[in-house]
Amino acid sequence: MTEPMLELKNVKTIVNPGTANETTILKGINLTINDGDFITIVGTNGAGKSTLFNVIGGNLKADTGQIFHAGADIAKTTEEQRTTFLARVFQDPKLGTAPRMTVAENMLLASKRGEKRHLMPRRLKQRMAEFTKLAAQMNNGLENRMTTPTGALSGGQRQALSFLMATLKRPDILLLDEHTAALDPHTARNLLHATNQRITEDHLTALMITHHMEDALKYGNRLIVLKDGQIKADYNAAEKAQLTVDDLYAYFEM
Ligand SMILES: Nc1ncnc2c1ncn2[C@@H]1O[C@H](COP(=O)(O)OP(=O)(O)OP(=O)(O)O)[C@@H](O)[C@H]1O
Repeated sequence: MTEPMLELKNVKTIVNPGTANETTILKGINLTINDGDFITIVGTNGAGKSTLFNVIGGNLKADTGQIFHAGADIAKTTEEQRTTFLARVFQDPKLGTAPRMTVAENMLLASKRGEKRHLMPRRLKQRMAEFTKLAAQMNNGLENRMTTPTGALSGGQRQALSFLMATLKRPDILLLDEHTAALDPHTARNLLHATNQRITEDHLTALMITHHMEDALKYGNRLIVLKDGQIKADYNAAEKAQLTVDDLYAYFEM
């Protein structure tokens, strides 16, 4: 039997330990993610969604519990070490790209994720056609701005680039942290569509946090409800297909 892509066992995180402000954020998370799972995650503000991503991404250490990637214990590995198999897209379009570098240069950098910088060949010209083709798949004119510094892009183009960079060198695990939340509805829809296409076609393993219940239901093969640092529900594809937006809203009213 193959190992799960990612496994969290009784993960707890405590902030401000030993002080009057000591708070347990994640309260014993058990989660098994299989190869090809596309999981949407919903939950109230402060439920612990971003903290869960921080623990998976390695920017926050779990205080108790275990984390395994393909069967290997990764609890002690750093955020940088995890970039060899994990990529994340944030809500803020300013994060994830280097503003003075062009679109193409950012893509070249992303294609070398996890490799030592000094080994990076300067082969931008050879890869331009490939990068331009990928950019065109985002359906927002990014392919016409390949030599533009990313700081001059629209928020939507910049997020599309962040997504492309995260997926260019196929990650084992892709974390999407409300990556369309800062975009206008049309641009957000466009990026979500492209996101879904890429994840589905490339059979990526992905987790996507969203506050849009319709999107949580529409995309992915699994849906998780996080509340007060705990997983309150974990629906498989068949169960998810029966869920309604009102069913999900009920979790926010309790
Ligand atoms: N470093 C920290 N120190 C103190 N409290 C923290 C820290 N990080 C997170 N928290 C608290 O932990 C709780 C969970 O935060 P988190 O950002 O994970 O929630 P979230 O579900 O992503 O919320 P949102 O939907 O608002 O983004 C919040 O109450 C937050 O204030």
